[in-house]
This record gives sequence, structure tokens and C-alpha cells, in this order.
Amino acid sequence: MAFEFVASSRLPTEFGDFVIHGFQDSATGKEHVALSVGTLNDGEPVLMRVHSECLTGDGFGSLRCDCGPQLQAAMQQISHVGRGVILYLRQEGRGIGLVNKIRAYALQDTGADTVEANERLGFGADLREYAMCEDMLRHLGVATVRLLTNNPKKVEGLRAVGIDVIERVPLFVGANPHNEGYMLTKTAKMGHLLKPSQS
Ligand SMILES: Nc1nc2c(ncn2[C@@H]2O[C@H](COP(=O)(O)OP(=O)(O)OP(=O)(O)O)[C@@H](O)[C@H]2O)c(=O)[nH]1
Ligand SMILES: [Zn+2]
Repeated sequence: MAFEFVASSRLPTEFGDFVIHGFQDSATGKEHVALSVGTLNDGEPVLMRVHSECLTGDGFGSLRCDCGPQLQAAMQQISHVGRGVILYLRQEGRGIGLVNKIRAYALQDTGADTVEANERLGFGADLREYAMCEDMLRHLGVATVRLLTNNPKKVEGLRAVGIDVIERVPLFVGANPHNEGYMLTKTAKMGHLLKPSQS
């Protein structure tokens, strides 16, 4: 089978107690994980975050983007509610990979915005795909979701692979002096909704 569940275990974190579920995609060689809290297979809508890997933001605390605070806020909210799931997808750099993201950052250091940098490297602005999410949610028994995101295209992408997104729930974490321009580009060129008035 191309995509399979491998194992689950307890994962206590500083944001609360999760269960981590490991999946392998033999077609791509990627390993994806889900972090869940509570009972998900009861047919009720599930609060969900689909988070794309960002080693620099999630792991190193980079201020160039908003990924780290978004992941932490999602973990806090889901833990607080006591029910929900985070799908952590290994699609670093919107799918171009870690080293290519660093190449894109180098271009941004000399004036390109996040979209132009990808294009100069010969990539589209966003190469992510979401088909694996359907497999992961089926395994977890999730029927419908309320999606924590500021990106309407992510809602469309998930619906396109058969996931029943019944609501988009904004995930605002604010900006800092290092990511202000990046956040403006996401709004202007990528359709992100980054103000409460836009939601
Ligand atoms: N290529 C590239 N990828 C980036 C850059 N900054 C962040 N990323 C990646 O972008 C992904 C996160 O996407 P975002 O556009 O921040 O947000 P989103 O997931 O589309 O939307 P939200 O659900 O609102 O977070 C992660 O995989 C990051 O590694 C960049 O300048 N260039
Ligand atoms: Zn990031």
C-alpha cells in the first residue's frame, strides 16, 4: 500500500497531552504525523490544523515567518478544547524542500518577495498537495472538520481531495518586524486573510 499508518504513542508536550500517529508514504518516501487529542471518530466536527513543515520556524524559532507561533497556538487551542487534530505534513518550504527554501531566503535577502523568489528558482509559489490528509483522517475516523487557517486556498485544496471542511477558523498570531513584508506578500499575492475584518 502506498500510504500506511505505522504506529501511535502518547506525546505529552508543554501545550498538553497529545497522541502522535505516524504514517509512511512509500510513493514519496515522506513520513507524516498527526497529533490528536480526545475522541475523533464520533461523527462530530473536529477542530483541525493542517501544518506544513517549517524547520526554521517550528524548530529554530525563526522570525522570518509565522509558522512557529501558529503551530503553538493550534496546539494550545486544541488542547484547551480537549478534542482535535494537527496534521503535520513534511512539505517543507511549501513543497520545494529545506535547502531550496534557504535559496529562496537568500533571494529575499536581496529584495525578492516570497513568491518572486520561488519563481526565480523555477518553482511555482506553492507546490503542496493534500491527498495524504484524506488517508490520515480516514484512519483517525474524522468525518468533518473546522480548519484552523488563514489561507482560503488550503480550504479549497482539502475540499478537492474529498475532505469535508465545514468552517474556516482564522489563526491570527500577529506579525513582527522581520516578517511584516512576508505577511503582506501572502495577503497581496497568495490570498491569505490576515486581519479579523477579512475573515
Ligand atoms: N518557499 C518558501 N516557503 C516558505 C517561505 N516562508 C515559509 N515557507 C513555508 O511555507 C509553509 C507554510 O505556509 P504559509 O504560506 O506560511 O501558510 P499556509 O500553511 O499556506 O496557511 P496557514 O494555514 O494560514 O498557515 C511552510 O512549509 C514553510 O516552510 C518562503 O519564503 N519561501
Ligand atoms: Zn515558516
